[in-house]
Amino acid sequence: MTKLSAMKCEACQVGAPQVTDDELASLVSMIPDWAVVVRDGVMQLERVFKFKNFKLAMVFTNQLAELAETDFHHPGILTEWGKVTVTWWSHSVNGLHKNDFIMAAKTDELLLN
Ligand SMILES: C[C@H](O)[C@H](O)[C@H]1CNC2=NC(N)=NC(=O)C2=N1
Repeated sequence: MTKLSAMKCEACQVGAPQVTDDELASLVSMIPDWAVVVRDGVMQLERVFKFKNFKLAMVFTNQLAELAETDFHHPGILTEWGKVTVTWWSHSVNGLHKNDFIMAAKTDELLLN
């Protein structure tokens, strides 16, 4: 099976289906460092990345911005001194789409740079 980070996001149409419960269980197991959270009724993926200082947090933030623009799928980002909270969900489906799991896996790979 192709690993998530090697997959390409599909163009996400308004009204496209959210992941099913079975898909959710399977996909979540592939990104063990991420939590599933529900905010304002919207299911999202969230992970906090820790850094030594604000400058390194910003470097990661900018790498993530590049990734989002390349794949044209964008996260929520909270950048603070020493940490960056990244949240993925699909606005078009108002919840989780496979694209969000692909992008979470690609986010993790930014740490390998
Ligand atoms: C117009 C719409 O915002 C665009 O098609 C893209 C941009 N980036 C996106 N990012 C995310 N997370 N969800 C979307 O539905 C989405 N849509």
